[in-house]
Amino acid sequence: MPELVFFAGTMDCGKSTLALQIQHNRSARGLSGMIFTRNDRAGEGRLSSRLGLVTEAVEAGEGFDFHAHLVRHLTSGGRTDYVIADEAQFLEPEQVDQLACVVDDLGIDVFAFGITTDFRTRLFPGSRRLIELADRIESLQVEALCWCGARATHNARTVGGRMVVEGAQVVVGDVAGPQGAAGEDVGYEVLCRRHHRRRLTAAAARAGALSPDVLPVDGADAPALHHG
Ligand SMILES: Nc1ncnc2c1ncn2[C@@H]1O[C@H](COP(=O)(O)OP(=O)(O)O)[C@@H](O)[C@H]1O
Ligand SMILES: Cc1cn([C@H]2C[C@H](O)[C@@H](COP(=O)(O)O)O2)c(=O)[nH]c1=O
Repeated sequence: MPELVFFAGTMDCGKSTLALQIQHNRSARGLSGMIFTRNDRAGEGRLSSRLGLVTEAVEAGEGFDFHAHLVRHLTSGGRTDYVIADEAQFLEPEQVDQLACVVDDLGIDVFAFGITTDFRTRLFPGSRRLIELADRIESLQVEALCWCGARATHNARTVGGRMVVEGAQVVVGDVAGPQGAAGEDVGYEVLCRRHHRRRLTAAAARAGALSPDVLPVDGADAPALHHG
C-alpha cells in the first residue's frame, strides 16, 4: 500500500542525508524516483546534505503542481516509483494535498522531509498539512543536541549572534559552527525547549557564565554537556 510519510525533526538532524540514502538504496535496486525540493541552501534545483552529498532535484516553487507534474511525466511514458520532497515545511498546504493525491490516485510512495516548527515555535503551513494528512510521521534516529546536552526539539534564529523571536517566517540559512555563524547575519541553532523559552543560545550561556554580573537561574543552565 503506497504511503505518505513525513520525516520530521529539527534543523541539522539528518533529514536530507536520509532522503539521499533512501534515493540511493532504491535506485540501486532499479527503482526510479522523482526528487523535489524548495529553497535548499545549496541553490535552486538541488537537494544537499551537510555530509557533503548533493543531488539534482526539481524545484517545487510557488504554485508548482506536484500531481500535474507527475501525471505529465507518466503520460509521456516516464516512470516514477517513489517521490522524495525535501524542505517540505516550505510547501503550500495545497501542494501537500497534491502529494496525498499522488499517493492515493497514482499509487506512488511519497517521502517528505522537513522541520515542523519555525524559530518562533509555530508550525510551518506545509508541516501542519503534512501532520494532518500523513499516513506516518517519523522522527529521525540521530537526535540533534542542545548545547546543554539535552535533545534539541526547537529551532532558534539568531541575527548578528543574538536570538530573535520576530521576523519573516522564511529566511534560508544554516546552523552555526562551533565558533558561531562567522560573517553571516542570520543563523540558526537547535535548542531544547527549556533553553529556547529562556532564549539561551550557546553564546548567551557562555557570556552569562563569564559575566560576574549574571547570577545563574539554576544549575541546569551551566554550559556543560549533561541532560537538563
Ligand atoms: N563532519 C561531520 N561528520 C559526521 N557527521 C556530520 C558532519 N557534519 C554533519 N554531520 C551529520 O549530518 C547531520 C546533518 O545532516 P543534514 O542531512 O544536512 O541535516 P538536515 O537535513 O536535517 O538539516 C548532523 O546531525 C550530523 O549528524
Ligand atoms: C527554523 C527556521 C528555518 N528556516 C530555514 C533555514 C534553512 O534554510 C531551512 C531548514 O533547513 P534544514 O535542512 O532542515 O537545516 O529552513 C526558516 O526559513 N525559518 C525558520 O524559522
